[in-house]
Amino acid sequence: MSATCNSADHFNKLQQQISVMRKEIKNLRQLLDSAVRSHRKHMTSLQSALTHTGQDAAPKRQPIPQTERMTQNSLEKGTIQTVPIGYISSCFSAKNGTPRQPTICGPSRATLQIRRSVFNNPEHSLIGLENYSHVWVVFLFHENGHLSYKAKVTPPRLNGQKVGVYSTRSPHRPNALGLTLAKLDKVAGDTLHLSEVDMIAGTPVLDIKPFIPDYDSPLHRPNVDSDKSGLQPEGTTCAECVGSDFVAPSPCTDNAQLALEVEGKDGGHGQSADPRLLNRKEKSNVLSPGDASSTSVPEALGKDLSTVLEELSAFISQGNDHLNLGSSSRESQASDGRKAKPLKQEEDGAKPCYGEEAYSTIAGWIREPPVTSLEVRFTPQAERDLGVFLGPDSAEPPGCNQPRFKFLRGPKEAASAIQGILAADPRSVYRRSRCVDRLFFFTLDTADITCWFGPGFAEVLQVKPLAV
Ligand SMILES: C[S@@+](CC[C@H](N)C(=O)[O-])C[C@H]1O[C@@H](n2cnc3c(N)ncnc32)[C@H](O)[C@@H]1O
Repeated sequence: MSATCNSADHFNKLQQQISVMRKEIKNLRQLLDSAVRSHRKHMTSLQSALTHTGQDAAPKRQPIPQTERMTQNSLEKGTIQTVPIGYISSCFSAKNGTPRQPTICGPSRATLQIRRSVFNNPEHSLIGLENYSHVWVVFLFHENGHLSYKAKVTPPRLNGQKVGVYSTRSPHRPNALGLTLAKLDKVAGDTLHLSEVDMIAGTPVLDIKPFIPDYDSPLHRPNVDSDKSGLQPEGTTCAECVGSDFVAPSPCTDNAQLALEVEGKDGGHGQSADPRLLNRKEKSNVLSPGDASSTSVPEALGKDLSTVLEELSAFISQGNDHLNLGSSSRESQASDGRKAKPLKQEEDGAKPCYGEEAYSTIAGWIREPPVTSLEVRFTPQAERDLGVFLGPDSAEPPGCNQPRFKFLRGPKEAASAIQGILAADPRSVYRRSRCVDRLFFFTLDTADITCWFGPGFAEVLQVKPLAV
């Protein structure tokens, strides 16, 4: 009996000692990691200072202080010292058990207070954010434990199979950066109240950006791959443009064409090509539950409605490690083998949600900005200039005199790109409202473009090959 007690005591003591040693090892690891980190930072700034001494790339009006110059050079080289804007307080204190992706556990809540050391008035930095329902949180996997990373990883849900780290959401990556789409429940002064998070308490946050489906979701992008969109291939003309050598960007633009397809009726060439309007059309068609069956969007996408809804739902609830395995594997995401459900039900059951728009909101000015888009014109000279550019795969021998694009497929794609850039008015507010000089220059691929702005329009005057 007493021998049993003694060995039980001994066992307990040993266990206690092991747990103390484990804690010590953990502390030592953290110390080592932070020493390695600060050594790396130190080396990086030293290196950058050495490499760049006397090599300021950008012309500067005033001499820039040494420290600022070092920062600027580091930025140009892509090596910056990060400054957390705040640290996550969350309901998860350890990595174990923390959801692998935010969608797994809705009530996973967190707060983030913007630090006063970053802004004098941190609450000012959050003004306007309350209009958004979701935010991107860019953070550091500060508890990775070790700084090693490998080109191939084994995501838990792939059960031992290896894939490239960049095809996964693995925390173990060269720059240990995490990206989470969190629900923004409330902004209170300098603090964000979040839910649907997968970050542990103490996580350093580097940045916050509003989630804007119009920019962030491919479902909202009008410019789909031209091969799949049924658009005119480069070098061909649409019926309205026949007779002109130059394929003018408007009214045969990608956006306008797609808008017609999405609407499923002939809207005429006077229809707006504004992607914002297109987005509204998509929204009312795809995402309104009542109208869903009558929409022509599935037709425009070449898919049936249930596939569209399913893909929409799968996109929203991107699974662990977000492996792009295609729709068939997305179906298998549910652990019980059922297909992913297209509808998401809010917790209180009162608000069934049909896709991201139903539960994501954005500031009104994103879709209805106080600045109107511009009409874009090309002078005959500019049309001629652009018309001589060749695409990268042109049959003309590389040595020929004609200028050649490196990225754009040819004059039509370039015209469409120029149209998009200028219609959105690329000028700064200062330039738009104060500058007398209305000429505007920019480069696109291998072309140097000169244009000017008048009331409600932008006109391309000249397109020349970029001087090399
Ligand atoms: C697979 S990662 C995905 C994170 C993010 N959604 C992304 O895609 O970049 C989520 C896991 O990272 C771990 N994690 C969360 N916060 C962390 C932190 N600060 N340091 C290290 N690991 C963390 C947790 O174990 C969590 O399950």
